[in-house]
Amino acid sequence: MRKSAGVSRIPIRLGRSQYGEDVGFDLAADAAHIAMQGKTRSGKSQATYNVLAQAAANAAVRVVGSDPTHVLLEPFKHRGVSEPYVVSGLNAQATVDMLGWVKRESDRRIDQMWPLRTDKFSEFGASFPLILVVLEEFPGILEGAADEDAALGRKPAERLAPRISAYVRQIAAQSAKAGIRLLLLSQRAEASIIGGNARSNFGVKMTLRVDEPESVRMLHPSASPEDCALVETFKPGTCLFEKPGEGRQIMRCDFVGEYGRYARAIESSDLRFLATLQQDQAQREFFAEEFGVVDPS
Ligand SMILES: Nc1ncnc2c1ncn2[C@@H]1O[C@H](COP(=O)(O)OP(=O)(O)OP(=O)(O)O)[C@@H](O)[C@H]1O
Repeated sequence: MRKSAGVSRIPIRLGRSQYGEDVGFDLAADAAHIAMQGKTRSGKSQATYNVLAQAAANAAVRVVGSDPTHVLLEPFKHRGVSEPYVVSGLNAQATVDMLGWVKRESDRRIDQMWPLRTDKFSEFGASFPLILVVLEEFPGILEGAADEDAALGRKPAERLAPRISAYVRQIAAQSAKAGIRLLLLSQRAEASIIGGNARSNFGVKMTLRVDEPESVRMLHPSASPEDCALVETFKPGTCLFEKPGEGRQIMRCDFVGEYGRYARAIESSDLRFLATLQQDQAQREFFAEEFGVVDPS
């Protein structure tokens, strides 16, 4: 496996703490999956646009995922370098295919760890990108798949909802060291969505306003009753935030503006991608192989 001289830091700025300090995390260095919860109008879209616009602008990050809303990931389908593993709308089979590809890529990378005498990948570039797997409204993805399984009378072995859950559990447990990160979004975290073991693999945790103390404790097990009561009163954009090695804090997410701005940011970040493609033959081959749109010669 070829590895480009890549970046080992992919900082994502989220906003400011209640003490005015910059708050964010590092997609590469923190090596953590990300869970974000928040009910409607809590500011979850703004927070997500912010994360994805920064990720998209970095040629060392490849964004894939499943988006039943047709909104969040739509710009990734319409960029110059279109991403085939972005699933738009409720499409259980396409979601299984996307997660299956992520799992195979993870396995392929893990197989390379011993030959390279490494226990994790921490440097990324266009020819060896960090893969960010976005699961928008993950409970809705699972429910949609379960409804389809029931409507089509699928036998247990053929059901897609359990396969989606299993892939997400496996990727959560195994793939961070392979340079793969999950960004799991939901209105509220529930035990039925991600079980306890898988949940412990999510190191970056963001809770915007939710009304149920159980949901707060689901992501922040040590939250006090006072913390939970406070979360219920959060204004849009205010968030309980945790990341590896740092305690819980209250922060205010950056406001990035209306959807059109976000969509244009993703589209124009293609210029960065295309510029990188000009620079490196290995990158050209990677994109030719993956997307079939660039002449590898
Ligand atoms: N960080 C922020 N700072 C200030 N205001 C914010 C912030 N985030 C969101 N808002 C305000 O809250 C409104 C709702 O935000 P947003 O659309 O992100 O919420 P949401 O949780 O995704 O809601 P929905 O599920 O309805 O889309 C925004 O239009 C804006 O007015």
